[in-house]
Amino acid sequence: MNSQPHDGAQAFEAPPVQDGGPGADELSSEGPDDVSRETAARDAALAYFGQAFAKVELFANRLASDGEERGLIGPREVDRIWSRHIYNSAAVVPYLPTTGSVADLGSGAGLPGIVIAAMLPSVQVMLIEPMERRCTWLGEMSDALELSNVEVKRGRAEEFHGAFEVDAVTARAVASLDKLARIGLPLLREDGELVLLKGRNVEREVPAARKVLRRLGAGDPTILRAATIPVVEDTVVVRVPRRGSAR
Ligand SMILES: C[S@@+](CC[C@H](N)C(=O)[O-])C[C@H]1O[C@@H](n2cnc3c(N)ncnc32)[C@H](O)[C@@H]1O
Repeated sequence: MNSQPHDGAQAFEAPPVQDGGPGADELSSEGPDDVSRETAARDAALAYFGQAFAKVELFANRLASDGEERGLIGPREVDRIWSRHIYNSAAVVPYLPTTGSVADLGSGAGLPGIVIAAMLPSVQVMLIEPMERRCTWLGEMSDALELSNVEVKRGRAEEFHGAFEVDAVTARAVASLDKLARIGLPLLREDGELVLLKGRNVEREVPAARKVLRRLGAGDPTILRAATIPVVEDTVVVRVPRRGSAR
């Protein structure tokens, strides 16, 4: 039984994955066809993640076991790791460059940063996270999955302004759009892009964000629905191009 307060993926705003159809994890839930459902879910994941599958599966298993025990994710997340967290994180990948660098702000338990690093081995992925305990976990996961393209940076995103620039900045369940613009845009090189996983109500955050985006000379946000596999609900992705000085 976990006695630590859990502080990871369960604590965020309405998650981008919505209720509706069955998730991939539900394919393996109790019932007469347990084994065939589990096999179908695994086959679907294998087809979707391809060469990254072994690493992604190891990460999902570690999250569900010691990740839960250590309070990185909540107990209720264990049965929905794949549908609510892994596929949700993977949904951002098609919008990222396949080489270059990505900074994931507020990686927490490694979502989406670790999934991105596993799926895009030619991209340098910086996981920016202020909490020591979570950074320790991120380092352990990076080692366990043999992700040579991961660098864990402990601190708040804004502490790294001026320290480096990346091609894309991701974040999931970290802050409102205006705050993400403030802390994320200065980390981008001049034609870089914020590629954010947001909740379905992100439209409400756009008016406040526009003021910040205008001030920082960034482009308009594009809100899109990103699909992964048919049984998992689409995810909301917000793309914002950096155009100005962003400082
Ligand atoms: C709710 S958790 C989400 C974690 C993970 N992205 C996920 O989707 O499960 C928010 C994370 O953002 C981190 N965080 C908060 N403010 C931050 C900042 N200014 N810069 C970087 N990380 C921040 C917190 O420490 C926490 O790990």
